[in-house]
Amino acid sequence: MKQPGIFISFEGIDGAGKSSHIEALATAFRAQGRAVTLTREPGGTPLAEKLRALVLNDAMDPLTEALLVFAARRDHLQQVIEPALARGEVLICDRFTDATFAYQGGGRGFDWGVLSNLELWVQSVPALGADFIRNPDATLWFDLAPEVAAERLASARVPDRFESQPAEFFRRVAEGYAKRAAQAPQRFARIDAAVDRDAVWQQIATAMVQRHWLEQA
Ligand SMILES: Nc1ncnc2c1ncn2[C@@H]1O[C@H](COP(=O)(O)OP(=O)(O)OP(=O)(O)O)[C@@H](O)[C@H]1O
Ligand SMILES: Cc1cn([C@H]2C[C@H](O)[C@@H](COP(=O)(O)O)O2)c(=O)[nH]c1=O
Repeated sequence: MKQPGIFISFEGIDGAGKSSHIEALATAFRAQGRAVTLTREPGGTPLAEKLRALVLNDAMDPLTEALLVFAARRDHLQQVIEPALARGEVLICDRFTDATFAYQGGGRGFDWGVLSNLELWVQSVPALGADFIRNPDATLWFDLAPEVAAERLASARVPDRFESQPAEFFRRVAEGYAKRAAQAPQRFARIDAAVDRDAVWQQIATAMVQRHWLEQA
């Protein structure tokens, strides 16, 4: 019998260490016989990847930025996310709507209520019920002090439009994540990202085992 799909998102400020663990989580699910789709936001479809390039590189006002990430999300949901979940796969997404609340809402100071309305418009799936709004089943929130994340990134790569923001911006982004986590405590698993990679992985594995999605930590 087909298993239900599972939607897992990874979140956190730039440089918190998400990317280092996404592939490992996919490998753990595949080892237990699950088909896995790995994807990211903004992006994940040809159209959404074009919008990603604009959002990461071109100057724009916060409303334009919010509309572009939600436009990319709509295409991503329709082309990739809903079909993968309907096939019963594990869908692992590097960022989703919590990033919009954290970066555009927290970081840029854009109106939280407008973002909430866009979330309802863009993520509704009428085929699954009149009130059904797609969101992850679990969100692994990598929580790390902005100064530590900046130190890690400094030696890693050339910064994009977000990564080059000052620590104060990332403090607001982190507050945005904390606010979203407080609004959906069952969905969020807070990962202490300040510890070494093995200890971070143990926290991820524990969160998956607690939800009965993986058999062992
Ligand atoms: N637990 C850790 N301890 C020390 N350094 C780490 C740890 N995890 C990742 N790093 C390093 O920190 C840097 C940023 O990690 P990574 O690219 O995984 O972060 P990220 O959250 O995916 O960032 P972004 O969202 O900007 O893509 C990399 O150089 C990585 O090797
Ligand atoms: C989904 C989403 C992302 N962002 C920002 C956050 C990051 O700085 C970049 C994506 O880069 P990454 O290396 O792939 O993490 O985009 C955003 O501002 N709003 C969003 O909704």
